[in-house]
Amino acid sequence: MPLVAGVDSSTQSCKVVVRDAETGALVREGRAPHPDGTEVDPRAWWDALLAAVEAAGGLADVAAVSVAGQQHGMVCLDEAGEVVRPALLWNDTRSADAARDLIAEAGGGETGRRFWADAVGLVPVASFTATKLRWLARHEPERAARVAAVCLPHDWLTWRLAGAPGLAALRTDRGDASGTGYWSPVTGQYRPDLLEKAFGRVVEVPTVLGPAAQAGVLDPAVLGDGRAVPGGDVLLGPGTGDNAAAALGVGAGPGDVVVSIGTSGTVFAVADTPAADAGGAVAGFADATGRFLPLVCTLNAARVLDSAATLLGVDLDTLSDLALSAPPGADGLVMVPYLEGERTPDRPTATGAVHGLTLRTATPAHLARAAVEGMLCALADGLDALVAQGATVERVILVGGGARSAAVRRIAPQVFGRPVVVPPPGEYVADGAARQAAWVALGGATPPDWAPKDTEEYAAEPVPAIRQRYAEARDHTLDRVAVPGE
Ligand SMILES: Nc1ncnc2c1ncn2[C@@H]1O[C@H](COP(=O)(O)OP(=O)(O)O)[C@@H](O)[C@H]1O
Ligand SMILES: O=C(CO)[C@@H](O)[C@H](O)COP(=O)(O)O
Repeated sequence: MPLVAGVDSSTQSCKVVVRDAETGALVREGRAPHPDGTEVDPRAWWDALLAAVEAAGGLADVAAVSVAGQQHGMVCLDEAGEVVRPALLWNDTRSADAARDLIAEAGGGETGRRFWADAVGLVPVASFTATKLRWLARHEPERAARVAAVCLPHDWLTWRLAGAPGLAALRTDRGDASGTGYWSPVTGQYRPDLLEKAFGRVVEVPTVLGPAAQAGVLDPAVLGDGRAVPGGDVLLGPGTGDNAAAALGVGAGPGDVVVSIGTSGTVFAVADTPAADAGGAVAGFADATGRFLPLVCTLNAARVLDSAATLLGVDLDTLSDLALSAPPGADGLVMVPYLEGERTPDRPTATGAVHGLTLRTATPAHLARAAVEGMLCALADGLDALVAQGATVERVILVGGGARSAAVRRIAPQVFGRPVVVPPPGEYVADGAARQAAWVALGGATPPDWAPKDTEEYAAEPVPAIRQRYAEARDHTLDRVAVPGE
């Protein structure tokens, strides 16, 4: 019974699962929190990974481990492999002007957007690594001058697990490389010209591995107690971005659209052909199996619910009960959920708003319902964008921390206009990473078949009025004001 481990180093926490490589049965798991903020010292992720590994009973008995991580975060290393500055995360919007500049320099407007979509499958927005590099070059030239290599959160963690053996040993995979803005999912090659356009010069980038290739072996010393690994080397998988890992974790197939409600809200499908949406809503990522992963991402998902609960002074279960006690459409109360600005639509400086307040709608239940509906409406817009790019939707699979909310599960079919299926609460990103590790350990042309999860289906009469009202409200927002210390 070989064991494998999967790591999910996501925005809010690090989770580790240890599973049976052949059956996928869960053997043990652990987790540790990440610091808040959109700028984080990668060493905090390393500490969390070690803590989560320890909570999961260690890695000494596993055959292979793979790391999945939040996408796009800019991890800059100097010649000695030291971190140059805290990483800017996918939800850090300070590079919004840099994104606009990169589009303008490629011809501007539709021409500039089409250039980027055709070149690397995505139109620059603040989330993508290329725009963060441009921001660094412009705003912190001294730090920029020290950068010898740039990689992503999961690349850096995999490299640390290998013992940080020099910059040339950095490895990544197609899924995460496709979120940088300087790697083409169509050709499978880096675009050093675009890296240079963004940063002013070319620096070392990780080698892009195939889906089940080995990224190295675990350095036993990183486990801290110098213990020898009994069955020989622990193999390191290539890892991938967290959304590509979730697709692998839920076993998404043709006709499946996954909606993940974590810190980000994502809507994505596994596809045989790459997407190149010059409109910019759909990012044409690669997946973790050799195919593609067209994906829409919002910056505001589970934390909209967290914030609504804080605002109302209740816990998340009570928020859910409150939301379900209000009528569909919340009698016209609408929350536009741009609490962190927004990426889809591209409104990095926008703030959230509540519209439709009356004496009748000024209740905790209405506000709770409006928060759930507003968050889901933004994702429903994403689902439409995915369909417009050719996705077929036979099944919508709901995952992520937000899917633990009964209100989300029950209101989603009203907003999406179709049933949703929900696998049991679990860590599907870490599971996907573990499945990749099993593929690396066992070999074969495809990932091992693990038993499909029992899913629960939630169906409800669609309520189109919810989205109509949201469409009236979503463009009415104020911009962020500067807050000292923010
Ligand atoms: N029962 C629940 N109802 C609503 N939200 C929940 C519930 N349980 C967890 N969450 C939320 O899920 C989020 C974490 O989800 P997760 O998918 O782990 O995020 P990430 O991968 O971005 O770190 C948190 O914001 C948390 O409050
Ligand atoms: O930026 C994206 C996808 O393009 C995000 O989905 C990040 O990958 C963060 O994921 P979570 O931590 O929210 O799961």
